[in-house]
Amino acid sequence: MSVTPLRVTRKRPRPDLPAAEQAAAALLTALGVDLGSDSLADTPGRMARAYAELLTPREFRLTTFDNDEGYDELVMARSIPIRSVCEHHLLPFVGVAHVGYLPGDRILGLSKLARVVELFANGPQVQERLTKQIADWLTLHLQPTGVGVVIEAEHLCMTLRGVQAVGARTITSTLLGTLREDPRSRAEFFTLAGISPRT
Ligand SMILES: Nc1nc2c(ncn2[C@@H]2O[C@H](COP(=O)(O)OP(=O)(O)OP(=O)(O)O)[C@@H](O)[C@H]2O)c(=O)[nH]1
Ligand SMILES: [Zn+2]
Repeated sequence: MSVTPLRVTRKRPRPDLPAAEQAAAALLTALGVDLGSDSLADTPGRMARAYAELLTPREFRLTTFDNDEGYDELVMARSIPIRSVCEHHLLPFVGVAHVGYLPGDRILGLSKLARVVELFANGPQVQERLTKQIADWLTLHLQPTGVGVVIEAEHLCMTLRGVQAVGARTITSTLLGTLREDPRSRAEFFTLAGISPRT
């Protein structure tokens, strides 16, 4: 049975680019940056557009299919590139997400796993919330029997500045349903994610 795909988006006011550009110019000037040179003249506009891109969720069509064959093993997308900005410093955190689910009646178009990651990554975030939002969203829209999300990321606010813990990576995970409750499924998920199983 085919179902009309749902348009997936997250409500957020449209960026006001002229206002953002003005604010960026004021910020840079206040920080002592001279915007007089040719190559810096357009920097406030570039900053405004760059942040608008990083902070604005990109909508997509939620395409699912009947699970005709009753496939009930893990579907796993590993090493989905992820980039977001930490809501404390507005500096990027970058890494990979591993997202898996145990299908119920429907399976998800594979690219949508990466699109969901991007949907929640675009905006001011903390890694813990991002991890949980992806898992909760998949549970709500797909009604699988289990969901697992692992994110491994480098936070530039922690490696470039401040404590400068170069090379430190933060790992967060959310497991729901069978993947949380059944030790065998849980271990399989972490193995497929490339992480040593936990007890
Ligand atoms: N839990 C969590 N903390 C984060 C995340 N991203 C950034 N942070 C932390 O947010 C905290 C903000 O702490 P503050 O003490 O207010 O900021 P700060 O003075 O710039 O702190 P330092 O980074 O230690 O110099 C820092 O410890 C960051 O490492 C995240 O995704 N999750
Ligand atoms: Zn930060």
